[in-house]
Amino acid sequence: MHVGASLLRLCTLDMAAPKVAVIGAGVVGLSTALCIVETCPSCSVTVLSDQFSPNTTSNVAAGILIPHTYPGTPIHVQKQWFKETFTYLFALSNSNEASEAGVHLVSGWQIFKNTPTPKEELPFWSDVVLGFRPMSEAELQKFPQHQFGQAFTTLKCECPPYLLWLEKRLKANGVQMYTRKVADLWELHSEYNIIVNCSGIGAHQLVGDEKLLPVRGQVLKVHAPWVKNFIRDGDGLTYIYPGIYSVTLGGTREKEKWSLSPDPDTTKDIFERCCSLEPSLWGAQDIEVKVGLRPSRWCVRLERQVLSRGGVKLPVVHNYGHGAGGFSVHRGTAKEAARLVGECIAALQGSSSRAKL
Ligand SMILES: Cc1cc2nc3c(=O)[nH]c(=O)nc-3n(C[C@H](O)[C@H](O)[C@H](O)COP(=O)(O)OP(=O)(O)OC[C@H]3O[C@@H](n4cnc5c(N)ncnc54)[C@H](O)[C@@H]3O)c2cc1C
Ligand SMILES: O=C([O-])CC(=O)C(=O)O
Repeated sequence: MHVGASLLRLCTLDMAAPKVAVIGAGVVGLSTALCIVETCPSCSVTVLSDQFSPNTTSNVAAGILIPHTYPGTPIHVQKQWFKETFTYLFALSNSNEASEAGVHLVSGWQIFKNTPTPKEELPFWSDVVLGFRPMSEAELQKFPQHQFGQAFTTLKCECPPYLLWLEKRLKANGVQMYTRKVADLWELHSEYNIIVNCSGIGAHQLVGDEKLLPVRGQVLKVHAPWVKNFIRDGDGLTYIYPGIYSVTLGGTREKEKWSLSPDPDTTKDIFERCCSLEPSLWGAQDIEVKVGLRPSRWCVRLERQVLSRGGVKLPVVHNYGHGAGGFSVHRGTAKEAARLVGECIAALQGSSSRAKL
């Protein structure tokens, strides 16, 4: 398209109903699209993704709300994201949509083999989860190899139903969803006013982000309905998270490994590690193995960028790089991304009215 024509087209497209394309249909893309329609009802929002549930990293996650720290993001910001996510899902877990959305409270223990550091002892999120307290000596007797532990109640998403619930909310709000792999953000510039990049690990290729790297995670989903409490080793490697339909057993953290094939030796190792924490798991059945690539980054990339090519400008909002904590902070980061979309619309409206003068 001729540059002048393309500029004109953007100016006429954006005013009545700004057209927003959200790339990605994991928990980040879907929740971001939902926050955009909630905060900007006049926007026309489309989700474009090469994969939808059940084929995203978000489908592999345990979906527990326990934050992971992003070294490059200020703690008060991470706490705000977690708090907003917790508050949103707590209300959902307390509504008549809880079972459809697959969101529920779960209580359990985080345990440490050695005395934890002060940061581990009182993590920044301790006053967001419910009833956080040190474990009693009697509770610790369940874990003879561990010295110290924390008991609390948090929330858990059953990931596939939660993603489907988000998709249903989007459809009810008129959001269109198309299967499409985007090779270059510029391919969307004549169709959309604003692009929101929620492509997870896909951003490594899509925007050439070398700071974004996969941390491979393998988990097992097993049938063990008698397990009611979560157990997480503070080293972050071994965990047991009971959900509605299965118990998730983890895990692994393999930096810069791109393989999505399950490794049988790892499966055995995860199972044995979990059984040593919860011996009743030796009776678990129907072991299903899943692998996902955590989109890991020094900090979540949550920012506006205006791309420019031959005099044409393309506003982009990035929201990716949630690493091991996408579920824990998704609603908070989605709200911030929606606010940034609002800023892009205001800037477009400003430049359009100046062009008319
Ligand atoms: C084993 C494991 C356990 C985990 N457990 C937890 C947990 O308990 N709690 C927690 O908070 N987090 C957990 N996580 C982390 C969590 O899964 C991620 O942080 C989260 O899923 C990231 O969501 P996302 O939407 O950014 O990415 P994804 O779910 O990967 O979604 C990215 C989307 O973008 C699409 N896409 C990518 N590139 C393109 C392109 N070029 N064009 C079009 N579409 C594109 C993909 O198809 C996909 O739909 C876990 C992760 C793993 C691997
Ligand atoms: O660390 C946990 O408890 C679960 C998790 O988020 C992951 O494996 O990425």
